Amino acid sequence: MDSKLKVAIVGSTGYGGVELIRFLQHHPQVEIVSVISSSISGTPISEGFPHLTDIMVQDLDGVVVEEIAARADLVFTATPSGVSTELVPQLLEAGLKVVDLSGDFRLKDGALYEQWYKKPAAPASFLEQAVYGLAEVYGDRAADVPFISNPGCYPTATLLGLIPALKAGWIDHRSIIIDAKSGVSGAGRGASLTTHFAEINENFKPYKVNKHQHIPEIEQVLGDVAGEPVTVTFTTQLVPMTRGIMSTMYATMNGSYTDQDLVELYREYYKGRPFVRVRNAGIWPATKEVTGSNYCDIGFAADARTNRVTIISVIDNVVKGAAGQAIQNMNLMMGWEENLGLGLTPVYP
Ligand SMILES: NC(=O)C1=CN([C@@H]2O[C@H](COP(=O)(O)OP(=O)(O)OC[C@H]3O[C@@H](n4cnc5c(N)ncnc54)[C@H](OP(=O)(O)O)[C@@H]3O)[C@@H](O)[C@H]2O)C=CC1
Ligand SMILES: CC(=O)N[C@@H](CCC(=O)OP(=O)(O)O)C(=O)O
Repeated sequence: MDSKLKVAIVGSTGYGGVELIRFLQHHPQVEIVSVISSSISGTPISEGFPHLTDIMVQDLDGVVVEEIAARADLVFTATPSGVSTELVPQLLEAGLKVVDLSGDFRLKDGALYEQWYKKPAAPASFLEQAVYGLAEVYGDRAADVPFISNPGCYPTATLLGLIPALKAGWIDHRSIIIDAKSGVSGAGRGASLTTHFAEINENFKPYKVNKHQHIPEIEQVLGDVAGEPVTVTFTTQLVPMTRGIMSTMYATMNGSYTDQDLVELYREYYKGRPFVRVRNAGIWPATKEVTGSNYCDIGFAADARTNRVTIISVIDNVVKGAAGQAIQNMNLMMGWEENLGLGLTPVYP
């Protein structure tokens, strides 16, 4: 009898879904039993995505919860916000485990979701049930739970960069400014005026400044860590590259800390976590150094002159910001090694 976990992917034709397939095809404990699309039916996945060869299940079927439940144990929902709100409760009620990649279950307060996402929130009981899957911080809550809400891409890079210093009381939570940049794949696969070639090539565009839907997610977690409400200034910018997020964070220090102090603090905090790499003092990370991998690389510049610290954090938005972190969360849910199926070195150059 096959003891592998049977997984299905909804939203399999999006960037997050396709990246899930790429990794899961090589996961030793997983069998992909269904890749599901709302728009394409009966087409082999390799027809639309020829880079995915030898996929075990090729049929794309409609989103029918009963059929998914008959075949799978766990579902990744790589679906747009609003879609997961409706779909995830049905999957959970059918007895499936779920890792949701959308923003629909990250905020505990439904009213806050409605304010920032401009969509109806999921029922409070499901918001409550969702475990926020920032593995390096809340990983101990993931074991055996049926439902994980995967963090947003910008929050992943930003929170991993800020939490150790905030938790240690080394930075003033009232002083945090975040300057974040993303490659275009962060906007998903659908064509749009903002992301088409002539608009973004050789361009560098701010968008949703102070209005981004990831602001309440970042503030929710920082508030949890600080033990009191935190607000941040958050600027998002689109960069003409395919993958990658760089979050550059500035905060006032509560003491005279050096780069080396920060390196030691962060290495201690992330001890035993395979995907956070804290750079030696003065070696700042670049997006290309994590491309295609589940790593988050972090570097520092503590400035004694201004008493502020600059923290630089990079991830691949499609991997650590989405599919890779979702698989990391599945591993934790199942009690497996955190890095199972994810041990890839970044692609370089
Ligand atoms: N791209 C990124 O870097 C990140 C994305 N996310 C989040 O992950 C989710 C997926 O993102 P991404 O892959 O980029 O998005 P895409 O737009 O690339 O793909 C989303 C997929 O969802 C499917 N879909 C659309 N409508 C429905 C529906 N009504 N029912 C079922 N499926 C539907 C579509 O596939 P089909 O038409 O075949 O059904 C589509 O391919 C989103 O919530 C996004 O916000 C989170 C972090 C990072
Ligand atoms: C470059 C780009 O457009 N990125 C998207 C990321 C959105 C996302 O992933 O949405 P949720 O996490 O809220 O589901 C954005 O800034 O809106």
